[in-house]
Amino acid sequence: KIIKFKGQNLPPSPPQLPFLGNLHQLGALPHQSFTKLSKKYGHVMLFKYGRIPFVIINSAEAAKEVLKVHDIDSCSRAQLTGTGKLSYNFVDIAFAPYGDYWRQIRKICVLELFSLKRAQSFRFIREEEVGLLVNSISQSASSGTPVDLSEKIYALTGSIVFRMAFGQIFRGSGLDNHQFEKLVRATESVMGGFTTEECIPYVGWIIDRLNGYHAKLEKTFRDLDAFFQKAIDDHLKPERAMEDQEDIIDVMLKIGKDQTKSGEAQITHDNIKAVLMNIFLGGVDTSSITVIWSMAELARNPRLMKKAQDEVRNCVGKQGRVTEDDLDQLPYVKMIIKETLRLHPPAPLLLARESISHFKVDGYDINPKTLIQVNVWAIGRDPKYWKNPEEFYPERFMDSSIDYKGQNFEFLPFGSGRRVCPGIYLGIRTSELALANLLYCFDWKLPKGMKEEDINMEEGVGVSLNLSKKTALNLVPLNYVP
Ligand code: HEM
Repeated sequence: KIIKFKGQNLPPSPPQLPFLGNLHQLGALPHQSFTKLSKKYGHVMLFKYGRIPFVIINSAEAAKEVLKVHDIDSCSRAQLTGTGKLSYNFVDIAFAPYGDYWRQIRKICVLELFSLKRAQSFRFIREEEVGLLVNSISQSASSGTPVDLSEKIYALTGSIVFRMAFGQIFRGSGLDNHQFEKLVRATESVMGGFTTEECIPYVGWIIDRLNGYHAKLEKTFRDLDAFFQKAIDDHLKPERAMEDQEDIIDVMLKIGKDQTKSGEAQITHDNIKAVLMNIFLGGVDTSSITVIWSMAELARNPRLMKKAQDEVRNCVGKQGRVTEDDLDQLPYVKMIIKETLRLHPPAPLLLARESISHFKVDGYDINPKTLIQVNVWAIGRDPKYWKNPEEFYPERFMDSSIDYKGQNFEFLPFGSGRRVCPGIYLGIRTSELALANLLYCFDWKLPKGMKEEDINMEEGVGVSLNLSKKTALNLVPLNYVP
């Protein structure tokens, strides 16, 4: 039973089953189930995942109350088995509960790792890796065969984050980014959600043992830890100092060393590993999903594709590649990325927050230790805020001040408030640069016999719980000669 204190007005709940609570109503795509249920139960709903109380927010007004008015009351995270293990007992940013530790690490990372200056220092990595992607697609373009864009784009964002984090050290050492990609996938699958025991005590413990969850979690942790440790050890070798380009491990080791000198709280190796884990889980899939959905939407809509290509080609001329200097002259490309994030937010329910103290939303009581999810997918498609919401129409952002930085509550792909994504600039830059180059360098045709309306736009929630396109996007590239 949901605990209700005397006189409280709790949000409405759909009927619950014993032990399971509302688990049976979530379906494979919970954000869609919540959207349907909110038509009946309202914009603020209370659910139970087994024994865990969950509030789902489905309107911009209620989202503002949670993320802005009551940001401080609601900005913690639940301490779960999977996230605890892989975050070295919550010494990361994304899963650390609210408190002094989180404030400190978030501040350090925002100033040192996610600053504009740092993000710009990685510009050459983004440009080089996008160049390699274009070269590899060019080969298919000369043979007229379809390319699996989903796979190529995931490999691109994976390589970019890999090089930002580790530098070049693994090149040729046998430990490469493709091997690491597999490890990231395995991590995502055990990180995902709750263990059965967290939802259903006692019985759940047996289920977790039988299905091997704990063994898989331990193995993934060991593999990931060994990889990170090797990367750190390599960075500590004296010859490393010769390399001029600082990567994320260099920066964090340096902060740790400076702090030891000044006697402040230290950044330990566990901190570094936990933050690296966040950067991989937060940065790879999200950016690649954005580019894949953008390309799928444009392939379905040749008018928009042509308009975008004209913009990029007119701006870039015969230069051969789009560089980051060009991006500010590409307003339509920017609008396409925004429109993609409105219809296909990679994290449709953000990352669950946990309430710290009691507060009210829309007149309903929210008790401490309640998990809160904001359904930004539903809000981005709500006709109350968006005209023809189901239509992919980038022009809606023309002459509009609405952006994704967390101040417009009808559009929150990166969240808002204290926990807002610190990687916005990195994610957007990577997505815009990749998309602009795909539009500039190639014309895109559908595989033989396929029509625009045949492109499968179904959503799938992959192992990472991010909202991806269910099936791979295959398109035929033709080389464009400027
Ligand atoms: C299109 C790309 C991206 C999207 C859509 C995205 C989305 C999000 C969302 C929705 C959250 C949760 C916000 C909340 O709890 O309210 C988040 C948190 C986070 N993201 Fe991103 N993200 C992207 C790219 C990145 C990149 C490139 C990085 C790092 C390199 C990154 C690192 C993080 C971290 C560390 C957090 C946790 C922040 C905290 O809890 O304090 N993200 N992101």
